[in-house]
Amino acid sequence: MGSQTQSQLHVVDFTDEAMKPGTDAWLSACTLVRTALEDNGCFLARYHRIGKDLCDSVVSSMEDLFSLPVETKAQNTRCQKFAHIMGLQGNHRFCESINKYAKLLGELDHMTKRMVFESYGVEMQGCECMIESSDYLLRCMKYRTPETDEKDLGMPSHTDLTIVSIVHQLNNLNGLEIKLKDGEWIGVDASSSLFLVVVGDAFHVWSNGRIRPYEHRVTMNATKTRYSMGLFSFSGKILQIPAELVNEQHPLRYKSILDNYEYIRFYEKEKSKDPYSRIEAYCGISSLY
Ligand SMILES: O=C(O)CCC(=O)C(=O)O
Ligand SMILES: [Fe+2]
Repeated sequence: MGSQTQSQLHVVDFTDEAMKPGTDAWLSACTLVRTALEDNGCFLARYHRIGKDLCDSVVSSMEDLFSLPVETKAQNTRCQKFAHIMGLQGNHRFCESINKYAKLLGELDHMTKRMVFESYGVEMQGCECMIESSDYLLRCMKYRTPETDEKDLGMPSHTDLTIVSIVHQLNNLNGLEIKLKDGEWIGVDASSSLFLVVVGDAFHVWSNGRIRPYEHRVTMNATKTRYSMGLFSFSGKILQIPAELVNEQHPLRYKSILDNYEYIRFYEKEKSKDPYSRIEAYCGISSLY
């Protein structure tokens, strides 16, 4: 069961403004990111650009949003329109804080992808192409407090179907846990400046199996409503496994293509919980012959 320590997770510090491509700090961060993703499928990003004030403002927007009637929330519309539905008073603040927050999370996503490409020596043009063709989903999750006899409230263990997911425990309440490669579950401490960057199934395929998605879940024990935010990136284009990642030690494991949306539909149909068997069934080379 989850011991409440995250000291076994790699922490990558993005606060250093001098950490720019080409610098020593950047190169060592690239190596750390790659090692972390190969070891545990995730790392903790220390990222101060989203400060406490912005977090507080996003939380209060979320409280407003979740208090809307179900029919309004079901409209799945854009920020401006939601803001309008919420009334003009909250309009500007709502859009400004959510847009700023999403933009900063997006920058973290881009840096992570650039670091992975650079560390593997894969042509950077491919990275810019992956970034440009990615679709992003920003999702806020609300977890209510458990009733006295409720035990399993939260989110069951799963891996994401994404390229990369970034999870932020928005209002400083713990609950997120990740399973390490030795099978131990550990809790991730909540902080306004700590973000869990997790690899999804699509990045595993892109890396020809080198980086691996690990299961994570939410165990809800908090005595207050917990809000978390996730930025999920999906490939809007066919993903090619780069030639640089295929060699004698790493023979091609997957069909060189993975259509993220077709894969999601496959998952919806098969409902297989184990990421490796569903990826294998979907695009494993051995399933081709
Ligand atoms: O709410 C959280 O902390 C985690 C959410 C998550 O893992 C997901 O939405 O895929
Ligand atoms: Fe997840």
